[in-house]
Amino acid sequence: MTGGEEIRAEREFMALCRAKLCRMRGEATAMLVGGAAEGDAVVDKYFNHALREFRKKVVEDLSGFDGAPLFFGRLDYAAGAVFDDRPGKESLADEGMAHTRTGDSDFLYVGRRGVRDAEGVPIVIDWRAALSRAFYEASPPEPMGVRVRRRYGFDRSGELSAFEDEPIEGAPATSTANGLLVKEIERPRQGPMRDIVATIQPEQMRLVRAPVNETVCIQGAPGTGKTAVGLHRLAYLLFSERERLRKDGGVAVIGPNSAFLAYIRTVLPTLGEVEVRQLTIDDLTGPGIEVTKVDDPQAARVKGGAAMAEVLRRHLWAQRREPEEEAEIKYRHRIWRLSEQDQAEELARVLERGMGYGAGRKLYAQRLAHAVLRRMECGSGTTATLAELGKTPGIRRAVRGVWPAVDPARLVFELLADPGQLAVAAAGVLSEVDQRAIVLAPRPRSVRSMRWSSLDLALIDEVAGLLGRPARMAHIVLDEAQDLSPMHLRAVARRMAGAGTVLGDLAQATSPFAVRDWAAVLAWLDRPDGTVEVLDRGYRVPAEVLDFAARLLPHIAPGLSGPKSFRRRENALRVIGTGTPVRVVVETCERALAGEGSVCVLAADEDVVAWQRELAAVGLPYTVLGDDLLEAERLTLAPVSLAKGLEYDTVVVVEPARIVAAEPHGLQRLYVALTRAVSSLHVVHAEPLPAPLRV
Ligand SMILES: Nc1ncnc2c1ncn2[C@@H]1O[C@H](COP(=O)(O)OP(=O)(O)OP(=O)(O)O)[C@@H](O)[C@H]1O
Repeated sequence: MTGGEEIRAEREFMALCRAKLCRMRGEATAMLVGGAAEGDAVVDKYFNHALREFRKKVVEDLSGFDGAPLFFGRLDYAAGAVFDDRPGKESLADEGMAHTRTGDSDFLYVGRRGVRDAEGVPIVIDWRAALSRAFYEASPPEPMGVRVRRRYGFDRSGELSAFEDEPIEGAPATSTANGLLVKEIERPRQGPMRDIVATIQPEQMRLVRAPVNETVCIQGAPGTGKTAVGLHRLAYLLFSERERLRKDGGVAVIGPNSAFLAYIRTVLPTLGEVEVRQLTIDDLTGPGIEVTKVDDPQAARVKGGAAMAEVLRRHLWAQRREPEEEAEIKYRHRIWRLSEQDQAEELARVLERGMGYGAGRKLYAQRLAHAVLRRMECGSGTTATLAELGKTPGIRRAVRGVWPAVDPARLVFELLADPGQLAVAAAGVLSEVDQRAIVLAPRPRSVRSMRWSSLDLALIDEVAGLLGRPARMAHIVLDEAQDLSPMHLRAVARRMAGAGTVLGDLAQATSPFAVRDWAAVLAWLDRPDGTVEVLDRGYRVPAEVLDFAARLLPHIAPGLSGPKSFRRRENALRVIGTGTPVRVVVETCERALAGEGSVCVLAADEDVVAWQRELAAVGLPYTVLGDDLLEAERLTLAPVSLAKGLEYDTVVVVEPARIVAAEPHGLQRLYVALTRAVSSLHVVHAEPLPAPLRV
């Protein structure tokens, strides 16, 4: 067959697969609507409900692929190596079989979803199935029975338009068939992140398929695919362990901010996974509380440090007092009394059990009620119950006086607003200087007028965790973890029921409270056995740009070796010193916008307003990247502090020296900015470049 004929044949097969998927969905929908195999409406109510839910899920799983290519690769095996049966003349399955079996070969098609023929015979294999492993892992030294690996290319409308064959069995060890991979990486970006299921590389796939019980921490240079690997690992785990994960609390991705979440939001749904929670760390620790403040570096270092856990614990327990008055409990016109001594005895019983504050308080209330009940029974007998007694104003007052209920936000507010209370709770734990760094000045009038920082939310969550355990999740993917404080990590640990996937790059750590050591991060997460893996092949950033950014590495992360870029690209880097930066930036943007793909101007946060004016003055349509919004225009103006995890085809970084000067970890921030470009990076400056870049 010629190349053209092959493409025609493959397109026909794609159309056939689409028809089969439609049929599968049609059958599942009919069973759902018709209630096939459901039992009696009353007797089998619960069974029927479970069956309907299951079928709804099947229909959902088979939906959403109408426009998407149903397969992206094919493996060529010797005939009989995969399938035992061959097409027969009258078999209904022949159409599918004819494509997947020839006299010489068995072809295994790999796609986002498994597709079956009318007789249930698989014609496309889900990328997560065991059979698909060879698609990602077969290589000339280890061919796994594969003769040729084929990857497909698609045009803008999603139509199959090209393929690339990579000989495996008997081929020389160094394969160069990566044209489609490079094309896929360089395909102009617009909107959210895409899945990489068709081109996951072996070093990435190994991590995607890590066992469900293994916590994996991935240290990776910019653009090595950490985020992509984390998301695909979740999809893989849901495929292989869906019921277990659902039963154990479901799964979640935690990212640094909502711009980042908006960027990754569609990856899992395109892989068919719609049940994954996607949260920022602040959504996790302070749902419903808005973060409106950034702590200064000194306060952040103290608030983020694990010593705060002890300070909060002491402050919480300081709320508990000794009984100081007799308790008077009125029940049905009679009054019962518990002396201070009686209450102190009950209190001692509870305290000796070493329970948490919340659970201890509940037990204390129960014990007081029980003490009253015992007296009632010794007297005239009673029909009162413990629950009724627990609700009487007398018991409530007695509990309140000794073991008050606590509102976590108010408790944190009171601690930070009152130097006296802080001094007591922090004695021997925080130095006076550290205490001064976190005391609120000026003191807000009330908890309502308090402005909260991200770290305040972590403190509130710590207190809430002392009152009762939050709901746990079976697997958490924690992205940009290099920036989290011990207090943030403790909040995540409280919610981890199983293993996790921790992603980050120590060279991109910009927060003053970052832990900067993966073993310590894993320890704070209570997963000290987690393995640290390194990804060092960068897919996003062209070699010239990555080498330029890597000049900063000895200054920001001396222990890390420089990343290697997967691809070279002509003229990917321009460094322009100029007296007229505005003109250069505008011209660069205009030139980039004349081509394809996304463009982003990255500036120091405090310069963004000035750049807004400049861009508006020349009439260039642009969108400012905020917390909640992804670029609506092709040109984005972004403060560097929000750039983490994002990428654009063309990036213009303006005034690197101002980015560096803006914060203590300015060089790390600059490293993030310089590594966002897929095609070209333009560095525009009027001020001298930071010294490490000048070499
Ligand atoms: N195997 C692959 N095939 C195609 N594209 C890939 C592959 N691996 C990574 N990429 C692409 O490279 C880019 C960077 O990936 P990703 O954002 O996951 O990297 P990262 O390591 O999280 O980067 P950062 O540290 O900057 O956040 C993305 O566009 C991703 O789609």
